[in-house]
Parts: sequence; structure tokens; C-alpha cells
Amino acid sequence: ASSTNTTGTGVGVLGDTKTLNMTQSGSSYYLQDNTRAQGGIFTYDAANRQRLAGTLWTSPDNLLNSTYDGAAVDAHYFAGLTFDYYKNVFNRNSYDNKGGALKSSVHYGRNYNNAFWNGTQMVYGDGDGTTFIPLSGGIDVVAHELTHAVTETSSNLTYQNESGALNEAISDIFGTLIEFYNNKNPDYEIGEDIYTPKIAGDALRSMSNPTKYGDPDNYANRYTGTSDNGGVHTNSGIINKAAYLIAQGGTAYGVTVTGIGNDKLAQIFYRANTVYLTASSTFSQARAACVKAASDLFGTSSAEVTTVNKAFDGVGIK
Ligand SMILES: CCC(=O)Oc1c(C)cccc1C(=O)O
Ligand SMILES: [Ca+2]
Ligand SMILES: [Ca+2]
Ligand SMILES: [Zn+2]
Repeated sequence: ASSTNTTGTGVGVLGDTKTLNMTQSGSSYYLQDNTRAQGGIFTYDAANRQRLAGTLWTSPDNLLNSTYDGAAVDAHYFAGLTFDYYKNVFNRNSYDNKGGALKSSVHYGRNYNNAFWNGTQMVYGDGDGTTFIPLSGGIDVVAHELTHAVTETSSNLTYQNESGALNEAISDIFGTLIEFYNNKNPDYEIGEDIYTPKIAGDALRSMSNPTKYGDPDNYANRYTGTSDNGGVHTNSGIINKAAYLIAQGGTAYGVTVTGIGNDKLAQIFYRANTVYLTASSTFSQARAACVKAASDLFGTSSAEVTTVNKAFDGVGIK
């Protein structure tokens, strides 16, 4: 049977209604969006197993409003929104800039408190209901995961030690920038919408104040152990803080930074990630990459270059 593009309505993890791009074939509707990436955007049901990708999400109608549907609704919708951000802001055609298919699987495992990019697709657990609710319900989470794919097809920062923390920070930075692009209660916290449903006001990580969750905001306090691939989700706080200072300004360790806003932060880090950073880049090399990117974009003696230098001074990176 021939398939046609159609739209549906879904209710997300947090109970909000959104329009979905779907494909209809015969009497079935699928979470397959043919309107964006040449390769399409596909959302799959892992059915609480750990076998990927699972089954392409299939429905007898185009109304996805059950509790079980919520994780798929948000994974699909937020993947589309993240595609739009990279296309509209940077003219990047999907995660690989080649129109590659975007695939997500939801309901992965049982009570699975994780989300990840596995090198081929995005994967979301449902959480255990205490630490997490279904993780695709957070736009900063979905954009974080998709940005791992962007990083992998550009700098390809090795996922350990300083290059790994840079990889993590870039995902937090663009997860946050895309949360601002969506403009629904945007903030500089990470995962707040899907973290600890019984506790209000907390998050997985904070860019504005990493120490709130025990992460360092200065190179002098970096973690030098081996857990979590050398602290990739911890030392990311140092780079996240620098990014926050670049966008919003502030005073850190006696250094006062004048903020230049989210849009310029985005341009600087995108150019650093796609032009200057390499797989083995260190924090010091990331400073140089951001200074070079800001110089290219705004001029070597621009206020933007001064802000980048001050921000990295503020977090103790030379
Ligand atoms: C903000 C998204 C995030 O950090 O997802 C992860 C979780 C919840 C556990 C382990 C790894 C990741 C990741 O994507 O780095
Ligand atoms: Ca957030
Ligand atoms: Ca919470
Ligand atoms: Zn990550």
C-alpha cells in the first residue's frame, strides 16, 4: 500500500498536547516524519526490552494520548524540534549534515534511569518513577542526546577525561540552547523536567551553578579519578560554567565577565565543535578553539573575544 504523510496529535510525558508528523499506510499510523531530514525521523517502541531499535511506533489512529504513548510523543516531537534548530540556526541538515535518518527508541529496559546516543540512535528509559520519569519528556535531554550525534560527526571528542567532559558540556550547552529555542520555561539547569518527580526545583546538573549538584565550576577543583570515564558528567561543569558566563555574564573567582547572549554563545561553540576541536582536544585547547571561533565571527579585538577570554579565566582554564 502507498504511504502518505499526515499529522497526528499526541500528549507528552508531562500531559501537554502537541502536533506530530506521521506516516499513514493502510489502516495504520506510524511515528515516521518524512517532512524534515531526507532520511526521515523515526520513533520506535523498545517495549521494555533492551533490544534495539524495537518496533516502529504503530497506532490504529493518529491520536496518541495514552500514558504509554507519552514517551514516544516527546521523543518524536523534540527530535523534530532539534532538527529544526540545527537546520534553521546553522543550516545543518540533520545530525550528520547529510540528512541522515534520526532514530529514537523509547521504553528501553525496565525502570531504566538513563538516556543515551549509542552511535546510531537515541535511546530513552522510562525511569523508575522516583529518580526519573520517561526521559524523553525533557527537551534539554533529547537535544543533549542528539547533540552527541552532532559532536560525533564533527569534532568526535573522545568520550573520556577532558575531551569527554567537553563532549558532555557541548551536549548540555546545546540541550539548553534548544530549550531556549522552544522557549517553554527555559533555564540553565539540565533535566529538571524529568528528574525526581517528587522533588521540585532540582535537576541533574546546573550550568549557572554546577557546585549545586557537586560538580566543579573551576579547573582547580576538577575530578581526576577514573569513574564515569574520568568524570565526563562532572568536569563538564567547568565548561558549562564558562558557557553560562559567556551568555549571561557574572563574576567567578574574582573575574567579572560581560555576557553576550545565547545566540553568540551558540555560534561560538558550534564553530568550535565543527571547525577547531578534534577528538583529543583538552580544556585548554577548547579555550583556544572558542577564542579562534569568536575572532572569526566577531573580530580579534571584539568584545566577544574579551568575554570568551574572561569566562575561561573565571573557571581557571588557561
Ligand atoms: C541530560 C541527558 C543526560 O545526561 O543523559 C544521560 C543520563 C541521564 C545518564 C547517563 C548518561 C547520559 C548522557 O546522555 O550523557
Ligand atoms: Ca533545562
Ligand atoms: Ca525534581
Ligand atoms: Zn551526554
